Amino acid sequence: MMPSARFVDLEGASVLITGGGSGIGAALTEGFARQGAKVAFIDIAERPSLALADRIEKELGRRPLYLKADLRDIEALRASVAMAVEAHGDVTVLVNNAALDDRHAVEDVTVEFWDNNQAINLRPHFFTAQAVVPGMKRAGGGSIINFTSTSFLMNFPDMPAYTAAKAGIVGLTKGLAGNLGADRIRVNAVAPGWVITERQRELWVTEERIAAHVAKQCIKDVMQADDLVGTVLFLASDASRMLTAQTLIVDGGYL
Ligand SMILES: NC(=O)c1ccc[n+]([C@@H]2O[C@H](COP(=O)([O-])OP(=O)(O)OC[C@H]3O[C@@H](n4cnc5c(N)ncnc54)[C@H](O)[C@@H]3O)[C@@H](O)[C@H]2O)c1
Repeated sequence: MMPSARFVDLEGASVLITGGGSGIGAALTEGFARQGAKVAFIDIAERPSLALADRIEKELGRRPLYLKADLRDIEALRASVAMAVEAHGDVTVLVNNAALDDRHAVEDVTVEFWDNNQAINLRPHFFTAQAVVPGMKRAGGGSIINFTSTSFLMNFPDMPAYTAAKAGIVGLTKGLAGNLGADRIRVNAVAPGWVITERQRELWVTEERIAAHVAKQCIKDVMQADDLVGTVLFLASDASRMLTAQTLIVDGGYL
């Protein structure tokens, strides 16, 4: 369910979301659009991204700007940021959401696999931030929100490259927050628990697994992509003006 809260300062804000075409990113694209923000999103997957932009335009009368790019390509990433700025003005809210949670056995990981994994799960987070910072400085501040995961805290066995990147995101968040705070640029991370997106349902979900997981949450609801939206809107808004360098865990209170 989309949050009912209204953050008036987000109306008209220039927002950029990576991986905004499906899963949690799609809920964020819609959530910011519902606040009246000017939303641009980068995604490699054209079909779901265009379908999302069509649906939002039909429902809200405002079309989010879809920018097709592969975040592993830093020049393409920079060009996308420039297009978002040209269309909507300096980006004042950046959400680094895209990731790839492919499972992998330790013995199967090659150097190429490792580098490719980090090139999606960690490297773009720095370079999108680097690309938006001059505009945030011009605008007098901004908010950068990085998606990490509770998985790296939980000894997850089957995706060490992913969990290494997710731990790295927390370090990156702190480092950037320290560096950019004097310019009123806030940098925070959001760590979801298990969120049942289309991809999760397709690849990893079974009824037994969900039931076992939800049994360990304080709140006994299956988490959906929409459940991340309110936290991200709050971090984007001036409602969280002095909140920076933190990681907010959104996992229903998983034990
Ligand atoms: N779903 C969960 O249970 C869960 C749990 C913890 C953390 N997270 C984190 O939340 C964020 C969103 O997760 P999700 O489950 O919605 O992911 P998802 O896989 O469903 O969606 C990721 C989006 O990123 C895009 N993308 C992937 N690689 C890309 C690339 N190279 N260039 C451009 N776009 C690319 C995909 O096309 C997709 O639209 C991620 O950072 C993930 O690590 C998710």
